[in-house]
Amino acid sequence: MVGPMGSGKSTLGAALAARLGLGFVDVDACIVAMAGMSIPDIFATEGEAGFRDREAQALADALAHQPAVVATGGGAVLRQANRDAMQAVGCVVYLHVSTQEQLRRIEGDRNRPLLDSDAPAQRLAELQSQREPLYRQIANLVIDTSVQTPEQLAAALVLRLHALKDPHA
Ligand SMILES: Nc1ncnc2c1ncn2[C@@H]1O[C@H](COP(=O)(O)OP(=O)(O)OP(=O)(O)O)[C@@H](O)[C@H]1O
Ligand SMILES: O=C(O)C1=C[C@@H](O)[C@@H](O)[C@H](O)C1
Ligand SMILES: [Mg+2]
Repeated sequence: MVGPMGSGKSTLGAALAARLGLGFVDVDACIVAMAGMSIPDIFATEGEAGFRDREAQALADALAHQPAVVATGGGAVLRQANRDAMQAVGCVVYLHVSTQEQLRRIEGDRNRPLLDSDAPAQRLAELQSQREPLYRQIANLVIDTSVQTPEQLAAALVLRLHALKDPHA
């Protein structure tokens, strides 16, 4: 699962894994567990570059244990090596969300250091304009998460994944 902060990668990823009977790995959670620090603390002590190194390692580890549903962090697509690894291993799902709904979901969440800004809506729009082409470039499926619940979305995704695998069924 790829997409911006608040698109629902962690939430929908877990719901999808349950429906598919697969394991679920949240790369952000793996980074926190391996570092023994919160994401804001990693950013504060090691900078974004240090976080991205940890993210690349945690993503590679997660992708080595397939099949599973993997929720990535919003910036995992920034590195070419990460994009190549995701495309090589499986089906990449881009979770699209409107900026308005994204902001409603994550405004005030102190666990997302890139949102620590006086103008969070503008910050989210900037990140999205930089990253959306990358999300779309590697996606096998795109789903808009702005309106439906995670369970509705997971059910729709199961059908779309089956159709992708067996288009004539
Ligand atoms: N379809 C949805 N409808 C309503 N709320 C949702 C939906 N999906 C997720 N949320 C809520 O939005 C918030 C952010 O969701 P989540 O943590 O899954 O996003 P994320 O894409 O994993 O973000 P990040 O990139 O920061 O890890 C959570 O509070 C979650 O409950
Ligand atoms: O959009 C981003 O770059 C990020 C999203 C989160 O999932 C975390 O990976 C971290 O806060 C960075
Ligand atoms: Mg997440």
